[in-house]
Amino acid sequence: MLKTVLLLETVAEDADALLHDNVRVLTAYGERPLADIVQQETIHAVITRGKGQVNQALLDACPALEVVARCGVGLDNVDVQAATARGIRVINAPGANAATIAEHAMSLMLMLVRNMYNSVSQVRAGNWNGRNQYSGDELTGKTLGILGLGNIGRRVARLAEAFGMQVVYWDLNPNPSVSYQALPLEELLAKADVISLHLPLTPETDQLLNADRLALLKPGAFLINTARGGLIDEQALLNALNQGNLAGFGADVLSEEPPAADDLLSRHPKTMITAHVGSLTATTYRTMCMYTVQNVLTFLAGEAPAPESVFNRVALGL
Ligand SMILES: O=C(O)[C@H](O)COP(=O)(O)O
Repeated sequence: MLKTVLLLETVAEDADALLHDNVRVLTAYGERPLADIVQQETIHAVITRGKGQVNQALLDACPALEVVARCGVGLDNVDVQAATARGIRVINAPGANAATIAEHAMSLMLMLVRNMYNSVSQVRAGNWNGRNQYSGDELTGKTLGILGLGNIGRRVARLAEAFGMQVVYWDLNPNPSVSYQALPLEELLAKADVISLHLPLTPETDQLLNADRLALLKPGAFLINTARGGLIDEQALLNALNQGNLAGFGADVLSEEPPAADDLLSRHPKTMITAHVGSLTATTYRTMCMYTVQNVLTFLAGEAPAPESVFNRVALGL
């Protein structure tokens, strides 16, 4: 029997073609409402990206579900506990976007710390002479505090070292095999010149950077968030930018995406915010989608999916 896969969001073209070649594909982003689909169809697999919610209601509506796949890394939109309790396999793509997110974090860091955006805007406006005003600073010699030393955090650490930064980190589970110094969170916040977030959004990390913790930042510090908006109390962040120690905020994520029309953070002169594009580079997007789809097909065929800790582009022929 041909298995049925429900796509909650689009995937890269060749991953989509691979699915169509092997299974029956239904989409929740077409004409047919999701409620109708789950009521009338037998769904064996659900594939989502960052928006489609795989919650208890969806799981309950799909009694034949065998596997949920997150085409990406963050699992905050998937009720992993409920799925696992039902014996449904949850697959994501750990490490798949580590290189590109790390590059994005470094880009935001460089743009902010060097005041690049303002300088470019001035030149575009025909004003070369304001150059002293937009000189910025350099990363070399600065201390980078990484929150979360997983696949992405470690990659950022390596790039930052190459830029001559001193790397310290905080993680719920410090990694004894790395050479970077692990610090208590409060100590790191007070010490780092630049802080970069690389944590998943979980009940433990929700609003981790609250008003009290933001108040600990070193005067003139910069904060980078390419992980999840919910890690930061954004109102407290605004206050820190307006009155506090924070010199700048660079992010690819916000707690509400897209932000409300009257959102102040994304328009603030000290922020530089991109629209959750970190994983959307042509290479990573395709790789992540192919990896996920191949894993789903392997699982539906009754075989073990690729080990979750291994992300291997060579094995995928990419
Ligand atoms: O968790 C992830 O993999 C990234 O945030 C990318 O999310 P996206 O699939 O919504 O682009």
